[in-house]
Amino acid sequence: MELDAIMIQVNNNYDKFLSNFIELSGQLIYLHATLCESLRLYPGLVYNHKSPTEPDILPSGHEVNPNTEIIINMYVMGRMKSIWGENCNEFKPERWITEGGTIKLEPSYKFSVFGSGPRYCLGKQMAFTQMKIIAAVIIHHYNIETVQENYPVLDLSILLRMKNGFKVKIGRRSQN
Ligand code: HEM
Repeated sequence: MELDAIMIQVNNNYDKFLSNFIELSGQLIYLHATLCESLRLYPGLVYNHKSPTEPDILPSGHEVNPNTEIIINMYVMGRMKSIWGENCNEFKPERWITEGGTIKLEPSYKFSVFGSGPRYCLGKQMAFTQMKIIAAVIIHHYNIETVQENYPVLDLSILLRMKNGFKVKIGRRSQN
């Protein structure tokens, strides 16, 4: 079944689906952790830039003024040992889960893919709900296998894209 068809199926009873899903999505801890980990290594927005409104000195000692453009590179930050530890290059959703089984909340100045401060992304919760709906519907209907030889080639721009996509084999999951 095409993704469009799945979404039509979802849309047919959308209100009920959404209210059930929002209730359930708070419990989809491992999926939430997986999405955070994907965004840590592959942030949708690669970098952001900010300028101070008045002259200031950063904690690093750098002097900045309103003409200074500070580039915050989320792609690089997501792969820094000093921020994420020795295993920073490993895809490890478990790093987002506390011993008590809840999602570990990281400060936005560490996990900056949604920005930080007063212009923080207003759609973060909605983005997680949408990503969870899409992932849950696809995983429910299909088995997905990566095609091993095909590694994504990143297309460097302000938005992170893959040059040739990411090829996978898709098979219908049997519905019992
Ligand atoms: C994974 C998905 C998303 C990512 C990675 C993301 C990331 C970001 C980032 C980095 C910013 C800039 C924050 C800053 O400058 O400090 C931003 C701003 C914003 N985002 Fe998102 N976003 C996502 C999804 C969404 C969605 C689904 C919506 C709306 C439903 C949304 C609405 C906004 C708005 C309105 C702002 C501007 C906030 C302001 O300037 O005050 N975002 N987002």
